[in-house]
Amino acid sequence: MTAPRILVVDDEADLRELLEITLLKMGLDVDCAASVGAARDCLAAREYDLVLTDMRLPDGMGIELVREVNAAQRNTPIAVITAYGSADNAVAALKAGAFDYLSKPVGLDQLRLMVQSALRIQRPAPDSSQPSVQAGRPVPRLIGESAAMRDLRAQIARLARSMAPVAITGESGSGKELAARDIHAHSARADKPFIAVNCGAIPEALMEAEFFGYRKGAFTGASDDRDGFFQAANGGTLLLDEVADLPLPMQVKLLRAIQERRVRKVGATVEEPVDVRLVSATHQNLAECVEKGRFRQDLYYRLNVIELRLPPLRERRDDIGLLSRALLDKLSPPGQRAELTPTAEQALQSYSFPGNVRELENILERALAFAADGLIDVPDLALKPVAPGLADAQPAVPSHAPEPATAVPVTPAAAGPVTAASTSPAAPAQATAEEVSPAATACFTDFLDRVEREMLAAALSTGSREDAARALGLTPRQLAFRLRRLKLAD
Ligand SMILES: Nc1ncnc2c1ncn2[C@@H]1O[C@H](COP(=O)(O)OP(=O)(O)OP(=O)(O)O)[C@@H](O)[C@H]1O
Repeated sequence: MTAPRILVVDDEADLRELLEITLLKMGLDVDCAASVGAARDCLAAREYDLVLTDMRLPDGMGIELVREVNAAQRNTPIAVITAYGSADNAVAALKAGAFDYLSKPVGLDQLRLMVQSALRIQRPAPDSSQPSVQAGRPVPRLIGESAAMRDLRAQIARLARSMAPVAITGESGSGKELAARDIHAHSARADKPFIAVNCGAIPEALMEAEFFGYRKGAFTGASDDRDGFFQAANGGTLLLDEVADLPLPMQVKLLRAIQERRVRKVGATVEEPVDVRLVSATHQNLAECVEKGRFRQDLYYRLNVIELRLPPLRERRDDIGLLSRALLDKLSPPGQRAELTPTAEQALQSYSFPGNVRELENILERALAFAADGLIDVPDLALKPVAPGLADAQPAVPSHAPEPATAVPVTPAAAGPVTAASTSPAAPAQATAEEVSPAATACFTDFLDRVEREMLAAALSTGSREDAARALGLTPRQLAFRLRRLKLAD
């Protein structure tokens, strides 16, 4: 088997030699070029597994090579070497399609990590039509065949190949974490860890230790050395979820870790190199947070190299049917099938989903509990009345369909004693909005909220959030969502 071949492009003879020797020692074949022109000749003559180019060259800029390699749709990762402190160049190169960058003075341990991860890219990319597997479990895929979702998947496949930080934006519940997992699953890092951190959930005093780890004796209670999120994600991907919630002092430390690609454990004297791809996510407008002084501009600039926007569910209604079927398959007990009546599907199509896919998941989960024989009808969905501000988001209701989102007429018998005003259990399953007053609808959802609130409070009174989630059969995220929805989060 032939060794991977690397092209080193640098006009500084000393640095070129240092890079060449290091790469040869790694068992790689190396060609060298001292200018953009010479590099073009090499690239025309053969295929390379990696190109490593200096930014400033006598006859042009390394970024020109980045653009040419990408425009030629070659499968070659290309990394740039930037002058010390020129973050702008590094970000520009990543935006132009560079796989990664190294800052001068080039640290040899970082060079080795970068080369190893570039060479992993040359392995066949995971087949995007097949579910990928992490830690023995299939990674849930982003479901949807709307134009927006196809476009999103194509973007993910493209950006998964690089190391450039990705900032995912989108409303709560729109699938940001799932998209981050997809990026990881399609990258050359797929067999390394994916670590998701909810930045809003870590007490400020513990943040540094949680992110960077600590040494034994660093503080009271530090009885052993411990790794932080960066070390745990080494070689893989670190998702900074709700990144806007990071306190300013931690933002400074994070920026430094990103720039240096090194972290220092609390209580340690030396830094250690880390090879982590960063993905951040937030439902807040980060640019606005920068304007208000709540988020550092330099960190924003570093994290926001590639932006990925998750469209809200109401902008891709074509996906609702497919998503509902997939979610029902996931939520139904093994061996049992559940489905929506055509009118129930129509009602979902017309609903505005302020809570996006997570809300659809919750609606279906609750509906399953109420539905007879797994057949979910409009009343089982208990859709909320449309808030006045959201009215515009509702599409026109097809004339053949019953009034959808506001038509929540029937109380399932299982829901227990509801006040007479709410409705009658004997009401026909496909009652229309004319038959049920808005007051009855509001009363019904108020009742369900009250029951949910009481159950949550009871579960939380006995222990931690984790215990409460377990007792209620929810994931911690689902519990957090429900607490937020009912304004019980504090
Ligand atoms: N396209 C999709 N296909 C299948 N499931 C999805 C899709 N989008 C979201 N989900 C599901 O919806 C739920 C919420 O998704 P996720 O946690 O990724 O959203 P989020 O945007 O990160 O939310 P938050 O901002 O509240 O953290 C998860 O259970 C996820 O599996």
